[in-house]
Amino acid sequence: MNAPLRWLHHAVAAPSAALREQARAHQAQLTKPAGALGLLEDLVIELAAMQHCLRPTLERVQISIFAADHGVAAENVSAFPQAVTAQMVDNFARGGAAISVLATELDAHFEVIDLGTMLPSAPHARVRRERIAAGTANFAQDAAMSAAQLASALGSGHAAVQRARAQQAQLFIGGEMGIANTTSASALACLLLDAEPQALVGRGTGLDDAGLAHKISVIGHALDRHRPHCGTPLEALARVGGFEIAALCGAYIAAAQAGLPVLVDGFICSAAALAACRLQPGVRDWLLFSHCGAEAGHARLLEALRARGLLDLQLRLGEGSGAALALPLLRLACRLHANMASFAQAGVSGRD
Ligand SMILES: Cc1cc2ncn([C@H]3O[C@H](COP(=O)(O)O)[C@@H](O)[C@H]3O)c2cc1C
Ligand SMILES: O=C(O)c1cccnc1
Repeated sequence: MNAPLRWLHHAVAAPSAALREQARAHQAQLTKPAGALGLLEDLVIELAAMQHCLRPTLERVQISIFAADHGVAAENVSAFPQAVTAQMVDNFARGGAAISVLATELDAHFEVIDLGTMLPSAPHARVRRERIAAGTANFAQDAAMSAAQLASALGSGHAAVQRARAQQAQLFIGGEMGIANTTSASALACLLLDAEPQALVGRGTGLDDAGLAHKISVIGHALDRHRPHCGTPLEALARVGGFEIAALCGAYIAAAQAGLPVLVDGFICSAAALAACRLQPGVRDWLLFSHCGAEAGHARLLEALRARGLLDLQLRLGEGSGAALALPLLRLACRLHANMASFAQAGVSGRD
């Protein structure tokens, strides 16, 4: 392992088993039948274990959006032109994108990191420029990125988590923007799961049937080329990943190392999360999953991660939007846990 990647292997501690048990015991005393708040109970108990706090809170949240272009867009695998990536970076910064609106409503700390788009986006104070290259190489022909570029992208994720810690964030949400990145995420998922593209590839921004068949064929040919060289998750990331996908992977590992809970967004973020868990299995304990979206392979990725999404809204946007939409529910779960009366306090009879 070369020096810039050594941090990837720093230890990940487990969330506190003692706090998990205390939070579970506290939940059992609240004025409701045990388990009646379903998944929300499990989530707040896990948050208590992660935050090492009996009454966890999610007031300070960082949302980091990583944007980058993909050489594989040249294969006509998206319904939209590549220029949209840089255009959307400006839209994020100006407050017009879905995630910008959600971040404002949620009072979250919001940042956009441009890791390399084809067109330089207009300078904007809210965009951090950490340009690695003008997008990845076309992985239908070559490896998407070099080892040095991979290290830079992973490092951008690590740096975003350091900023989140400096802000004393209680939760990290990563998002992505990159035309053709469902192609990259699907190829990565196929390599990590040893699956065929038919099982995992979806319509992304809205391909029709012919477009979907073409995307599957492009990914299938690329996998034939890259599979023999993808023995490790890092090789798979370098061969078919994107800068933003690698940054998300780095951010998830760094968050777990820092004991910072993560709320994972959609299909692309879940592919990055699977890569992170393959690199460091302890990362899984620090991930919460916001939703299962409409992209074909998302359910399969969640299954591989032993995860269940909180929402099922047929979302297919990315940008961190599904995680942002789930945050109010998590915040309410925390309030319920903190503020409901116990049977004893309320004078309500318990079970016979
Ligand atoms: C206007 C617009 C805004 C978006 N915001 C997120 N995505 C999403 O769509 C892209 C992935 O789909 P595909 O692989 O089919 O290109 C990513 O940029 C993802 O974040 C968008 C896509 C578009 C067109
Ligand atoms: O779930 C996602 O992350 C997703 C799905 C379609 C398009 N962009 C992102």
